[in-house]
Amino acid sequence: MRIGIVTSGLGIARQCLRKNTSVYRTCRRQVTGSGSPLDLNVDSKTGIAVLSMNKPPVNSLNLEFLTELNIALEKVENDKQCKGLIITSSIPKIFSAGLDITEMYQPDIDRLEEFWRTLQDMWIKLYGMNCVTIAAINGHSPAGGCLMSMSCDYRIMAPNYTIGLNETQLGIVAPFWFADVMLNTVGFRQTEMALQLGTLFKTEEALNIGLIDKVVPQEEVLSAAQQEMQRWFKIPGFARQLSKTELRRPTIEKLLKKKEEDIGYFRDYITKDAIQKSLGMYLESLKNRRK
Ligand SMILES: CCCCC/C=C\C/C=C\C=C\CC(=O)SCCNC(=O)CCNC(=O)[C@H](O)C(C)(C)COP(=O)(O)OP(=O)(O)OC[C@H]1O[C@@H](n2cnc3c(N)ncnc32)[C@H](O)[C@@H]1OP(=O)(O)O
Repeated sequence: MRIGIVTSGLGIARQCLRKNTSVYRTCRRQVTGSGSPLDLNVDSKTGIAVLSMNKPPVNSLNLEFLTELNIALEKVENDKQCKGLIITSSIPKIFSAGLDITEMYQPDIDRLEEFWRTLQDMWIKLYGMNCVTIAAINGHSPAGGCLMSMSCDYRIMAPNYTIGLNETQLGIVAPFWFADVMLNTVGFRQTEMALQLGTLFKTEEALNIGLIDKVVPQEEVLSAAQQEMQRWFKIPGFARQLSKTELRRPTIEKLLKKKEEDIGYFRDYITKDAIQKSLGMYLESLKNRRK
């Protein structure tokens, strides 16, 4: 039941309407505007924010969407009532198709660099979030979608979907920080095989290698995430946060030290003729799949 105020643009709802019965004490605020590709609902009773991606057709991460994600993550991190964040999708059968390939194909160079910087910022924020983060993966989650999922503290996924870093299948190389996050999640052997082969794991396979943590039926993904959150909330917040920071800081610092260099590598690599050709062919194959 939503009884909060829906705000537009960047404004966060400042008020919560409360009725006097206990059932109305839950104050859910939708903190993104209508028409936004993101729906952020904060439940001030449970302290859980649900961020649902809603950018048809496939929640691909373009510059504008990444910017919105950055704003939403910042809102959650700055909201003292938020203890946990669940990331999910409103698009049936798709969590996120990863980076928007059209951003990388025949790009405008200034925009390409901005796109990459915004992706770096989004990842640095998400991987380093103080609050508990759970990915409720209710659809396919290739490449950038897998990065987002792996950057959360816990992953719950519905059956019969795929997840993985499939970059080599597009003829491109996963950036070192994507690889680092996978390494931190599933270990060296699984990462070196998965990255070279560009493996998209089926849900059960992903569970077997530890890429995800739990499988539940499609309709239970969100409620299972809410339930899982309670387990994390029982741990003293400061101790949990510090443990996370200690483990993740070296990976984040590695990118922080090389941010500009990484943007340069990405720009020079992606604009190579051979890479452009591969991306063009991959885009074409996506478009022809349904024919
Ligand atoms: C040595 C130095 C190294 C430096 C490193 C530098 C660079 C590395 C750089 C890049 C890293 C990139 C990471 C990525 O995230 S790349 C993106 C990878 N994503 C994919 O491969 C997913 C592709 N999509 C799919 O497999 C399917 O679409 C999906 C399973 C998600 C959904 O299938 P469904 O059948 O429902 O939908 P479709 O009909 O396939 O798609 C609908 C529509 O959407 C378009 N589309 C799909 N995915 C993308 C995308 N990622 N970007 C842009 N557009 C996408 C698809 O073409 C259809 O369009 P249309 O035909 O309706 O016009």
